Amino acid sequence: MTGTYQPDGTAPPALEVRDVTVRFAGLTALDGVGFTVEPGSVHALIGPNGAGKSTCFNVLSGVYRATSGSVRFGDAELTGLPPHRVAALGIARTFQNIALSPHLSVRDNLMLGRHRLTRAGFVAAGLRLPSARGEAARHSGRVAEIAAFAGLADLLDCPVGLLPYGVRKRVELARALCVEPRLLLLDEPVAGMNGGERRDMAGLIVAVRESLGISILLVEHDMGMVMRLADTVTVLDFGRRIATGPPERVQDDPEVVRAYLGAAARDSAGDAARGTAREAARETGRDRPRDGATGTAPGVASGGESA
Ligand SMILES: Nc1ncnc2c1ncn2[C@@H]1O[C@H](COP(=O)(O)OP(=O)(O)OP(=O)(O)O)[C@@H](O)[C@H]1O
Repeated sequence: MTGTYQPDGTAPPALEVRDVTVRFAGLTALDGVGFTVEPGSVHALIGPNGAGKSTCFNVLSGVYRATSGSVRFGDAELTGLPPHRVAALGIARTFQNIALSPHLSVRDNLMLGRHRLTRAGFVAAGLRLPSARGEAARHSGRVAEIAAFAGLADLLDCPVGLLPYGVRKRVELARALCVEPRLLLLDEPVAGMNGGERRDMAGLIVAVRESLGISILLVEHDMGMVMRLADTVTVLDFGRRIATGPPERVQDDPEVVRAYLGAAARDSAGDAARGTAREAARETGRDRPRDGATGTAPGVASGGESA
């Protein structure tokens, strides 16, 4: 990856989720959930299966309308806006399942990400008028910069469908960057990846945050990744927020451990058990005392608000 790509936009504002409830018929998928994604931070949304993470993402990106509550991005109220209006505020999203056009090249997929920013009209573009050609050249240059940033510079002409899974996931993230976002919503960015692919994606997420200052909200089941990347973790269980705080505190929160163990007991395959916050901490070494601390740090904001 190169450091040549700079964001166009201003610093991101905070994303403030307040008391959001979503009901589907008789089921309450989100129950008064609130948290804040601080500007330029990486915030992880975790929880056992069915906890409400995807529902929350769908509310934030305008796919679902909250039954009640508010989501503010700076001065803008997002509640009730359709997805294209949310995107226009500088909020871009990737999906659990790759949503790229496999027959198109990496370049063309990234150009699709520029669509919202394209000013030349349909007729001008169709007639290849100079104004449209100039604009296309500018977007093409920007796409090349973003591709280089994401380690895709040599693959611009390759059809996406021919690329390995982990690289396609990076193309998807690069396409989200092409929207010039101030907030990125990443839905399980390393799901289904092997170890090397996970490391590459983690490196890209760190670069996005450190080089570009873009805020990131991610849903992820890979607890090692969450513990390494996130500044703040919000934990959902049965649609309720049960904890918000720094990863090393959340992993020791008794309610969080209970929620994951409860999910493991419900899951006969035991997948959730392998992903308990505590075990993830052991994998990453973040349960070891740091800075001379001698034990578990107290003070997870259980049911309260993060800084
Ligand atoms: N469109 C919908 N209609 C009805 N119920 C829904 C709908 N979407 C989600 N649900 C229900 O809402 C609850 C929360 O689901 P959600 O998909 O948000 O959980 P999740 O934390 O993302 O789970 P996973 O980790 O398995 O993806 C579940 O009980 C789910 O069945």
